[in-house]
Amino acid sequence: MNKVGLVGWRGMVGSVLMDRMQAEGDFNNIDARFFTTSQTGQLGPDLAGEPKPLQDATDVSALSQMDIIISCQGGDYTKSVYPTLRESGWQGYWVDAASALRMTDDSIIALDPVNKDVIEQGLEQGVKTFVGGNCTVSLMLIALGGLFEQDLIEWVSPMTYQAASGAGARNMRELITQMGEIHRSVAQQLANPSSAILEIDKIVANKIKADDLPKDQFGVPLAGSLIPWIDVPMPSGQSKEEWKAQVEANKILGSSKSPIPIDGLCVRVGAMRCHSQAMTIKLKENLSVDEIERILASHNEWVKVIPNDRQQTAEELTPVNVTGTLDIPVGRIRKLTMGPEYISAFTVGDQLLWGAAEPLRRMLKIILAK
Ligand SMILES: NC(=O)C1=CN([C@@H]2O[C@H](COP(=O)(O)OP(=O)(O)OC[C@H]3O[C@@H](n4cnc5c(N)ncnc54)[C@H](OP(=O)(O)O)[C@@H]3O)[C@@H](O)[C@H]2O)C=CC1
Ligand SMILES: N[C@@H](CC(=O)OP(=O)(O)O)C(=O)O
Repeated sequence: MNKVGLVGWRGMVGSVLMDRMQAEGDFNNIDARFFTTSQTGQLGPDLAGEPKPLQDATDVSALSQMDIIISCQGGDYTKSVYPTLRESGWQGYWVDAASALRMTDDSIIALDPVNKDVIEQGLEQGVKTFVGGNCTVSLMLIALGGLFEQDLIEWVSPMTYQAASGAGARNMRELITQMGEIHRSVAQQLANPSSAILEIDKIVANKIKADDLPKDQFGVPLAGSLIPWIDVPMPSGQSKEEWKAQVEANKILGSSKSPIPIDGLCVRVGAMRCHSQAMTIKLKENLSVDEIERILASHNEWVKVIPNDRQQTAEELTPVNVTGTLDIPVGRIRKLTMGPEYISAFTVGDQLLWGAAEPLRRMLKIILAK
């Protein structure tokens, strides 16, 4: 059995990956070894067999015993360990959630429902480094996979509504704490049905702006507000999250030489772990909405077309409906007034599942099946 080293398995992304691997019985097919940057020697997870002591995730000689390494530890870890490991002559497969190696020439961004051909070709050619894509990019490509596959898209402008989880576990906690404190500030008035709403609104607005609202993680309030900027600025005026859309999507699709323009604004909202995206799409042809829906629905088993119906949209095309599932609903598909080739679409996906852990889990299976 292949020795598979897991690094970052107890973090948020790593825990979701572990759950999925257990649910799919993946541990039956590998000899799993668990690594840590902070708990060397402590017992690893109990996965039916005897828990083994955790190994040091910075020990290159221990890592180099692995056939495959999956890292959900983060970009700093990848940058410090990966080059040394490769320089030591290690020829194994490196599968990573972090963005650090995504755009290097010798890596492939893995999203097999969309680029199985690119992955298979890479494996044939000896590529050994596979990286999960940015969450919004992977979720958009699974939703619109049918249109991309048939080369029907001239350009896309995705405007995102990104959950707190994308910023990390501490940010999720901060969002909930902010919500709780805001509620507490008006709990008395809310309990009285005749209290004035504008008075409640004033107290809430003051609470959100108050210095004592916890905001160490986001830097500004998120509950009752939003943040139209994610990640660091780029010289283009884009945020780095916005920059990733075009470069990563085209690398996944294998179209980097004549890239499809993909650009929009990325916004953090007070959702927990599902990213949503409102997309304006210019098609290369005037297709009927029925035809577009048919193409989208038939691309993969996770995309679910939601009819452009008020009730179904409100019930099914939401973070609350999608959270914890692998479903990628896409709806609000209609012609825009700009012209017959312009359409809108709205999609939602769990950014810890298809946005992070699931492409890695499936990549491991593809390597094992080789
Ligand atoms: N959050 C996201 O949405 C996405 C994240 N990623 C990538 O994955 C990386 C990891 O992200 P994420 O999972 O959110 O990071 P976490 O902060 O949840 O976990 C990272 C590491 O922190 C250490 N750690 C320290 N204290 C704790 C604790 N109390 N509970 C759990 N782990 C702890 C663990 O390492 P150790 O056991 O060695 O101490 C763990 O592997 C990111 O840096 C990013 O590169 C990719 C796509 C999406
Ligand atoms: N930046 C994403 C999450 C993430 O980790 O992205 P990346 O894997 O590209 O660093 C978000 O905030 O929602």
